[in-house]
Amino acid sequence: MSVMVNGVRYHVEQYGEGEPLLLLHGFTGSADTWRPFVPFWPDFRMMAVDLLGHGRTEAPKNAERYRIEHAATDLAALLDEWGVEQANVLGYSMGGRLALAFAVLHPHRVRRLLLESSSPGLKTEEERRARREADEVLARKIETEGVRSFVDDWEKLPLFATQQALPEPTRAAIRRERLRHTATGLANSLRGMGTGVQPSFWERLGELAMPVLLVCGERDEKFCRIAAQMHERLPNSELVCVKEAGHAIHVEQPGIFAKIVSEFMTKGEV
Ligand SMILES: C=C(O[C@H]1C=C[C@H](C(=O)CCC(=O)O)[C@@H](C(=O)O)[C@@H]1O)C(=O)O
Repeated sequence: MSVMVNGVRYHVEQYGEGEPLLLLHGFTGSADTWRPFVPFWPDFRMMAVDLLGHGRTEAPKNAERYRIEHAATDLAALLDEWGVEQANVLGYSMGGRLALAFAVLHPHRVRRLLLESSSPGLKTEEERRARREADEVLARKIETEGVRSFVDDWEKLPLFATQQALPEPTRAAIRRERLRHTATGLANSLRGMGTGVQPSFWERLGELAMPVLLVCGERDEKFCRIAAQMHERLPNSELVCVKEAGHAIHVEQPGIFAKIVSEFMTKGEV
């Protein structure tokens, strides 16, 4: 289904009824990321969004429109459209950065926050500037050499090395999902919502009163380190480090990931 919010047409997939679970994919992903989990989560109302510049959601030409603050406002408008006052929000990687931004900027809309392999941004302006410059080079490469060439390089990043051990059909499905996007959408997502563009929310983690689940893969040392630092600053969080998994735990250990999420979502009333 498509929904117009704040001048942008979003594509959203909804499955099931029950506890609302807003699902936010990673860079180069889509709402389809979460479809394999429909059988695992029959008691949740899954609301899986194609984020700005991804999948069947519009790819605005103005990169400013992708800023994480604007994307968070869009999420609030989407929940309004569906009559959902407060939702559980699960984000993977870039989607986790947006989920965290949404929880900081719209805390009353988030019942539980679930973050897979994500971060609150970069702590220093020097790191952010360097990342913006690197992501601008990447954005131009996408625009000049095309999405296929970008995906060829992207899937070879060390961060995704553990995915080489996945069955070929699984790797092919991930590649198909990455290839589905437009150059404008991916390039402007980097320019507007990239890790170096968003504000750092490190100093605001202490504001988050809702229960937070942090999930990382034991073979993803970088994001396990980040998760451990977040765990120290969050007032009400738990950290799960999944064995035999890298950055994309939901792909590499789907059954374990589904169980971790279900158990967290069904803990006491919040
Ligand atoms: C390579 C780094 O950063 C990128 C890695 C992960 C994020 C992501 O969403 C990737 C999802 C996927 O391809 O499976 C992405 C983001 O948060 O926007 C980062 O650009 C890194 O080493 O930090």
